[in-house]
Amino acid sequence: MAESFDQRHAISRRVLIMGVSGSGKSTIGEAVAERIGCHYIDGDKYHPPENIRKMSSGHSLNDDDRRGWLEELARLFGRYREADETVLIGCSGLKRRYRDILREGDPQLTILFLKGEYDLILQRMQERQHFFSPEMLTSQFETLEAPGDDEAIAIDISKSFDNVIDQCVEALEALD
Ligand SMILES: Nc1ncnc2c1ncn2[C@@H]1O[C@H](COP(=O)(O)OP(=O)(O)OP(=O)(O)O)[C@@H](O)[C@H]1O
Ligand SMILES: O=C(O)[C@H](O)[C@@H](O)[C@H](O)[C@H](O)CO
Repeated sequence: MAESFDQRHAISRRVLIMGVSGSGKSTIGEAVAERIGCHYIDGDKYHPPENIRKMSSGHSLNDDDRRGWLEELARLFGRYREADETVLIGCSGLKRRYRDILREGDPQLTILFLKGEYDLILQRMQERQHFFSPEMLTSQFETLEAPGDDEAIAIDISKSFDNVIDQCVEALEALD
């Protein structure tokens, strides 16, 4: 079996892969975790049913809807930190405040920001089958407080799948 990230590195990492809906968190996150050898957790799986119902009926979530969900993901990061294990979690993490909640699980959270233009992401969303309707992408961009270089590593998602995965893997492997 291939070596895991934790076998190759002195320090384990809690990694958030973030971006608006359709930016590639699930597909890219899963592939990156497989490549570096760590667990991948899809944050969407932790939404309470009422959040999924709300989004499925075409309504965007608000701060109150997201709070409990973010706290749950922060607890997950915390568990991996206590176990000293690397994990990659996909979660939109749109506002700085949301990322602050996630950082309660690990103040040293590593963040990969899947960065792309509205038109490109809209096109990708229109080509997939998903409960989150492309019409809600505007609200995702309105809510997004894009992290700067001091907070996250920006990944250019306009490139091919393989290139985007490579950018993420290289960024993570360059850590200690
Ligand atoms: N680099 C890429 N090139 C082409 N297509 C891509 C690329 N990255 C992602 N996609 C496609 O874009 C779509 C959106 O990706 P994905 O579902 O992983 O996004 P997401 O951020 O997890 O979305 P959500 O938050 O709504 O679950 C998928 O159909 C995926 O296959
Ligand atoms: O914060 C949010 O608005 C939500 O997390 C959305 O981003 C959805 O979870 C996801 O994108 C749908 O799959």
